[in-house]
Amino acid sequence: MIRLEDVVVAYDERVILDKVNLTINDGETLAVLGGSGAGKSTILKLIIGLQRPNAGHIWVDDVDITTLTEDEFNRVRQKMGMVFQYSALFDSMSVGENVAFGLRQHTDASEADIQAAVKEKLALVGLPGTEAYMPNELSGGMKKRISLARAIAQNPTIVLYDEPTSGLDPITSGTISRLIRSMQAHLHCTSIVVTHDMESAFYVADRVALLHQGHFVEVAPTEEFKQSKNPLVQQFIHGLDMVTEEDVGGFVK
Ligand SMILES: Nc1ncnc2c1ncn2[C@@H]1O[C@H](COP(=O)(O)OP(=O)(O)OP(=O)(O)O)[C@@H](O)[C@H]1O
Repeated sequence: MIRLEDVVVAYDERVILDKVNLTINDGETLAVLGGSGAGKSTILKLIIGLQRPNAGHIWVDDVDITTLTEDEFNRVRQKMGMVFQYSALFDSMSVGENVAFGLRQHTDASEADIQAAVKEKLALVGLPGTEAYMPNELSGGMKKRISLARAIAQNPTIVLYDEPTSGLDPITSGTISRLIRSMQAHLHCTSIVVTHDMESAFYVADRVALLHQGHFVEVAPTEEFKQSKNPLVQQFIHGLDMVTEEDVGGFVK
């Protein structure tokens, strides 16, 4: 389980997350929606320890990660895999080396075991036999899939996705969304998917959360979320400028 408790992130006077509370249950996929700059990626960075909150606590499986030293955090981080917004593959390494990277850095696995894991993960993302390709030979969708194979190389129990479908055409986006679902089935992991892609969010998520002006203004099972009467949710889903400030007032906590 992952739990954010009264988490604050601020840059100078600018408060991005204002005492945010959120629980992500074991094995569920939560989609986090929100406008540009709402703080969605910040939530992922906090959980994977690329950033520390100004205040509050973040619990990962009963460990308050805000109190850990970098060495202690490295151990918790082994449970996590992250798919970065721009894939973030190492351009000078082959696909196989990219996927093997974490296993080589953080485990004592034998070369044979590493090669077997790389092969298995590439097959899982639908790109078997691509070990020798270089990143610049791949399409955007393939890069995302390799990035996913790298994220799951160490069988994480938590997978974080930052805009997994951004920059992809609708058909490739659909492929990535289906992959996220199938990862869930194969790895039984807890997943957080930060996205602007409503269709993808509704397809992959058990629950959906909307971040607005420093708070989660709605967190609900996907079908309930779609039917929410919260005008901020409806405005976000339909993208229409049809909600007045007055309507919204009661829903901003
Ligand atoms: N190091 C930093 N210094 C100052 N401001 C920052 C820093 N990092 C992030 N921010 C600001 O924090 C806010 C939240 O950023 P974040 O990347 O979490 O937003 P987001 O919801 O993921 O946005 P997008 O959908 O556009 O990627 C943004 O306004 C951003 O400019």
